[in-house]
Amino acid sequence: MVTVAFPETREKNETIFNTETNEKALDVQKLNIFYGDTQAIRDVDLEIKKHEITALIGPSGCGKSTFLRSINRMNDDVSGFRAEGHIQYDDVNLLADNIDTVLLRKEVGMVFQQPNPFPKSIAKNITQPLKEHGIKSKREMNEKVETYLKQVGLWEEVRARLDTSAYSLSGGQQQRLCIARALCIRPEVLLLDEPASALDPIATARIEDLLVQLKEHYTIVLVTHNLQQAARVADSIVFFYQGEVVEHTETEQFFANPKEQRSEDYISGRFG
Ligand SMILES: Nc1ncnc2c1ncn2[C@@H]1O[C@H](COP(=O)(O)OP(=O)(O)OP(=O)(O)O)[C@@H](O)[C@H]1O
Repeated sequence: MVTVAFPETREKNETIFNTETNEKALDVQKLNIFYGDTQAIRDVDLEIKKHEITALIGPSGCGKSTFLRSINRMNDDVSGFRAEGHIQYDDVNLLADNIDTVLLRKEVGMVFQQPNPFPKSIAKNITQPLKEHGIKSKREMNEKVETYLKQVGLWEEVRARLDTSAYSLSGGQQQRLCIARALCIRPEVLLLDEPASALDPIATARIEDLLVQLKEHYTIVLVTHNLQQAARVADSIVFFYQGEVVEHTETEQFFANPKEQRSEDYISGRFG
């Protein structure tokens, strides 16, 4: 079994990568993805840099979610799904047959469009994944509940009601709880699929601020339909079109002076 183990003793800023030589969190090579006869991703080569926010944009159906979900193998059980190529993480190809997806998802966490807290208390949304990953000490769990709720800026809002249902929170608070739940098992990479599209502008701004703070500790890959959001938070933009990467460019340059005509047409609203 290929191991992508995450030592429990690792400090928050430590990583299993050799940071001296490897600035890439993920190195995608010749990725092709199919649903039956439909090809959703075509010959994608892409480097995702550590401690940056990479935004994936493009018109509906261009393959953004398929690409994102392939990183932590969320589509493996979809009928007809097939992925070929490499998604290199350190010295491991995440697409290899013998990858342990439980270990993989400890390294690569995911947050979805609709906040989906467990139907449990606020605290249990954090303690349950900790328990599943072998933490038994009640004191350690309580400390981590506080640490991760603080990390997403939720602690002061919920500290007096940790035992109430997560469903009693607002949508934006629920989404921050889901981010805390993803972070508490200390992934290296955080995948977010339109995490703010169901939220109002104030809750959206809080999520955006949070992502910018989190990139100090995590590598973030964000799917968004919101070009302003991509411009506000991302370090680089990947523009997908019909399953291909048209360009991957540093954010400021992408919006000011994209390399490709199709990118220019998309950001100026000519299609999509
Ligand atoms: N479960 C599935 N079964 C079959 N085809 C699928 C499945 N999921 C996605 N596809 C197809 O793969 C292609 C890419 O879809 P995907 O959802 O990745 O695009 P997207 O860019 O994320 O779209 P959106 O912005 O609308 O969410 C589309 O042609 C879509 O119809």
